Amino acid sequence: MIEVKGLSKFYGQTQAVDGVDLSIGKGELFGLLGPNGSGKTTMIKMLTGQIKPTSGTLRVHGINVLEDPLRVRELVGVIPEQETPPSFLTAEEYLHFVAKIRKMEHYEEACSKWFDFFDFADQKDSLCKDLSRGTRQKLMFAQAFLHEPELAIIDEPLINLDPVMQKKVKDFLKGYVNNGGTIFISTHILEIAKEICTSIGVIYRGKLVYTGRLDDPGLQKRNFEGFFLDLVSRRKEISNDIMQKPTKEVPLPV
Ligand SMILES: Nc1ncnc2c1ncn2[C@@H]1O[C@H](COP(=O)(O)OP(=O)(O)OP(=O)(O)O)[C@@H](O)[C@H]1O
Repeated sequence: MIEVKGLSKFYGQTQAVDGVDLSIGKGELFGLLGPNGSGKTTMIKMLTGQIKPTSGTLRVHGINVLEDPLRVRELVGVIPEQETPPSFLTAEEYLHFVAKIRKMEHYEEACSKWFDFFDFADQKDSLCKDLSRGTRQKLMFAQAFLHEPELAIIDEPLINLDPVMQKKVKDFLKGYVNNGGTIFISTHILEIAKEICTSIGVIYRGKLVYTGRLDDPGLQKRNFEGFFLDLVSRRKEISNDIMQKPTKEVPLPV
């Protein structure tokens, strides 16, 4: 579903993503983990054709994103970071608008289902600008899954949601992949990844420093938070080390 090779991105002098290779198959719930500023959002922006990589190739749904970013956006459900629905539409108008762009037929029922799922049907006639942050996030979630995409890419899926809604969304995401969907999320909340993901990647200073399955016995045996912190903090030492001895091989933490 996602094939990335040698992907790099510079913003001016800042290298946000550095030579990432990544392959994610159908039916995976993949979590991209990393500390603040490690390159997660930049990865998502490149995967969804919002920005162009400096170098490397990427195919999403079998489509070369650089050649046909619009086709990728047609097929894939996306929740970009901190994106909010347009302030001048009501919640329902917004979902109807998205459904029309997605060329859906008989979309009223599909939209109503989402208002019921997130328990905010009473606010469907409110202008988006008057919705709470959490409710706007619910709406963003609904627009991403309205056309039941085979692949959804979500930056921080549970941001702004209360614990009840978080549980609903986590169950929904798990069910979605069990039914054959594929989901890519980014998060810096380890608990979320541990609870719902089937596989993870850890990005640190733009480099993908770990990928593996959550059910990997080696990972299962370890304290997940400790593993992540080791990976990231040991990398800090390693990168200092590299600066002193540039030829040294970089071992992955075990
Ligand atoms: N538009 C931009 N112009 C310049 N630098 C940028 C831009 N966007 C991101 N960066 C830089 O690229 C690096 C990676 O940022 P990115 O937003 O991808 O990280 P992130 O892992 O999503 O962080 P967070 O968890 O804090 O959202 C950071 O050093 C950031 O400052």
